[in-house]
Amino acid sequence: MVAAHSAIGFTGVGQVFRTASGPLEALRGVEMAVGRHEFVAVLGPSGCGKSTLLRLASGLIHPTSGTVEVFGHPVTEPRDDIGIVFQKPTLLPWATIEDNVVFPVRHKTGRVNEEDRVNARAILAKVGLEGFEARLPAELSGGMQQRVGIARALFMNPDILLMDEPFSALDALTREEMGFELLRIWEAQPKTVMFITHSISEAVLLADRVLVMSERPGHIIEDLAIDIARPRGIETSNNKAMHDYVGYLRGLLLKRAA
Ligand SMILES: Nc1ncnc2c1ncn2[C@@H]1O[C@H](COP(=O)(O)OP(=O)(O)OP(=O)(O)O)[C@@H](O)[C@H]1O
Repeated sequence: MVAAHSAIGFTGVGQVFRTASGPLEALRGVEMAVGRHEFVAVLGPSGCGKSTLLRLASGLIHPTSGTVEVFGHPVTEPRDDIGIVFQKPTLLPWATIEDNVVFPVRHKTGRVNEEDRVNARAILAKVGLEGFEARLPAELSGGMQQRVGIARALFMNPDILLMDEPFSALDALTREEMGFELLRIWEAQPKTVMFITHSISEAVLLADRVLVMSERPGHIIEDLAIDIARPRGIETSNNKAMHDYVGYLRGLLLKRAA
């Protein structure tokens, strides 16, 4: 049963894909809820269904069984109040960086005003892309393109932000900086975040709660509250509690893989 105040709720969710070699059961019996303005990270072995979970929450696909709800209503299609950052940014190659960021508003209303452009430039500056507004995606590195994808998702100030390994293309230092920037944005403009990552330390550093998935067919095997004070920053990485949480989760994931 999904709590009434949940932003995202999964009840008995199963997902079976049809493939050339027969049905593939990606998820089985997923039960989880993400509270409003909560930051939840999802960890799990490769291929366990993390991206599938996110695509279900976004309304891009529909579950084979069970229900997926957003703000208490079944998700039937992609919603304006959900922003998505994919593993690889899907940028329009012919449009400038700024035009890529304002694309959602153009798509929705058919026009872009000066205020939208000012907002887009402010968000681009936040993700470290000041001065690149007039460039084309091909002129930027992979990591920079990924930051454009993040800026585009933030631009609409969505209530829910779904992020699928958003920092995996970034170098280690930029990745850490982007994590802290995301926390600053999340604290300034509260939103519900579902964040998929392969990095245990990134999950613990950022999230209120870490969900761990089993191998395929994926379901939630651990739901761990991260009781570390906010705001979190560089000093949090040296925190004893942080090490304990990371150690526990590493042990859990390694034991499952053994
Ligand atoms: N559209 C699809 N059609 C067929 N099979 C799919 C489809 N989408 C996902 N799968 C399969 O479902 C399983 C779960 O995929 P998913 O991408 O959700 O895993 P993941 O945990 O995000 O993986 P990774 O950590 O490697 O990114 C995989 O076996 C994948 O091959």
